[in-house]
Amino acid sequence: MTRVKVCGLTDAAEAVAVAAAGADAVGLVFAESPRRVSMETARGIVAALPPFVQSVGVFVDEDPARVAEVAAACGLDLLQFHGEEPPAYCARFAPRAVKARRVRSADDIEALRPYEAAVRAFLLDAWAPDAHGGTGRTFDWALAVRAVRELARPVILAGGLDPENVGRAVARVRPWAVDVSSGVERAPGRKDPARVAAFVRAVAAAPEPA
Ligand SMILES: O=C(O)c1ccccc1N[C@@H]1O[C@H](COP(=O)(O)O)[C@@H](O)[C@H]1O
Repeated sequence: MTRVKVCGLTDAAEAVAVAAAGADAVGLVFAESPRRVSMETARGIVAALPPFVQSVGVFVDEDPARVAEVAAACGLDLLQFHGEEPPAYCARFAPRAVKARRVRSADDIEALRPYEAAVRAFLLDAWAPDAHGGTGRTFDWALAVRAVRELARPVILAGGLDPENVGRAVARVRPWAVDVSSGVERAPGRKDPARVAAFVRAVAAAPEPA
């Protein structure tokens, strides 16, 4: 069964609704973004989540001391590093580190190998010139197929997923999990409950491997 992370929550009631719709994890963005949350808001969201729904902090090239402070204060389960953080940086946060990479070519998949011992999972997102994430752009899923086959850690597929395309993405890539932000929004940082429910349904309905 493919897991679902919904990223970019900014409101505790919406996070609870997203969990009730079937999400396995919610993402809280601490980087520059229209979805950025304060530590206080994040703490409230984490405290409101039901058990067994994980909280994931999203950081971009943040000072590691600040990451440690935020993770402890908010009780984050996993830490998603969405910038140029090197393997040694991620290793400091084992076993909670997830390394995100914005993918343009096969070189981006190869570039993840040195992280294998340091991270719990890889997250593949689309590359964009003007933003680190949350862009709604897809990338060549053939590269994600290769990552699933070749990397020694679970792969989380992200980048431009929505209720309309996620079934095809899951059937083709067979990732450990999928991650969505803008594809289930009514406005940046505000999730549309109907689109979140449709996304979760589409993942569950994706054809299993023969
Ligand atoms: O969501 C953001 O604003 C964001 C900002 C900085 C780094 C990562 C961010 N989100 C991540 O972007 C991907 C893809 O988002 P989308 O579904 O294409 O809108 C997702 O993994 C979020 O974790």
